[in-house]
Amino acid sequence: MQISLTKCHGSGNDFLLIDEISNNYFFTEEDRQNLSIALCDRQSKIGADGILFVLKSEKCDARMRVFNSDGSEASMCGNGLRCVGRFVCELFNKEEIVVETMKADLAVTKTNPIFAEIPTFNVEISPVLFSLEKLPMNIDKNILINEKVPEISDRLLFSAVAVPNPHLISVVGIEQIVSNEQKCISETVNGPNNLFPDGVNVSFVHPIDKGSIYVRTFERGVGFTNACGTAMSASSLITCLLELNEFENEIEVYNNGGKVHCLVHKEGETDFQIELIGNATYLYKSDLEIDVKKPEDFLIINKTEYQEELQYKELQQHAKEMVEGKILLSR
Ligand SMILES: N[C@@H](CCC[C@H](N)C(=O)O)C(=O)O
Repeated sequence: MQISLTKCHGSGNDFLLIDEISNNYFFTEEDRQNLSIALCDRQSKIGADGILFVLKSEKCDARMRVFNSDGSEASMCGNGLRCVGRFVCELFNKEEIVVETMKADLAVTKTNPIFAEIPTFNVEISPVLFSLEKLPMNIDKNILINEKVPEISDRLLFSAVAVPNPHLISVVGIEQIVSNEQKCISETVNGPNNLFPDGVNVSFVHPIDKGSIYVRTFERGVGFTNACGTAMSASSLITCLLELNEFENEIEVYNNGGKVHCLVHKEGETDFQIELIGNATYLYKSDLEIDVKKPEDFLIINKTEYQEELQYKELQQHAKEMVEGKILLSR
């Protein structure tokens, strides 16, 4: 069969977007899983952090399903939702839409460019859940906010939150950012283990100054990525709870792929909602000849590049200089 895809990224977190609104592909669950493993493989001619399947929805403008590069399905993807949001807005000629995801219907709005003329979208990150039972995280506590978890580190403090995919967050110094600690912890909690039976996205957060943080994430089902949208949203929330940042004030979140803005709203004592604002950049579109039962043997029939990456690289350079400058000053 032939499959058309759009390679896109949000903060360098890259995806293959497959449009099942305009095309009838009729994938089985096994096909989706196998396509994700084969096409996201960085050794193949494509490679990506995940696949975004865009489907018709009965109640919203569209439905998004996100599969990690290891073939597992995630309940949410913040950077991916901006890309899907752009795609659906352009498909239906709208500036505001609602996208059905696994656990919530989320608003997406086209907004002012984050830098130069870069297509920028604001996505709702919700619900925000602290219950460890639901995450799931198996320790003898109901919630975890800035506490030690001796099973994984005797020094670091961790917070756990689902938005609604699961995140484990530690606010750290620059020594931890450059050390091997995050990789070791992430591999432990994403391998066979009792603490996180479904795995967890692990972020190390370094406060730069009030209103700006740096976040690096090891993603469940992928490994280290340039950025993880839900992780940056969850990390912004945790820094507000720890009074390192402020609710209702936009936070600049730097990452290895660029930067986004997050705005955390406190709607009740334990009730929060987050806005994630950042780029949705198209790299190329392509048609593939593929046998879904043997997807690793796919052939690229054609490939048309978009001319958006050059401008994105300028944002990336600006973000890199800001982070390096600020971190050097703080040392
Ligand atoms: N990169 C995404 C999150 C993708 C899913 C995650 N790896 C999981 O398994 O929960 C984002 O931008 O939020």
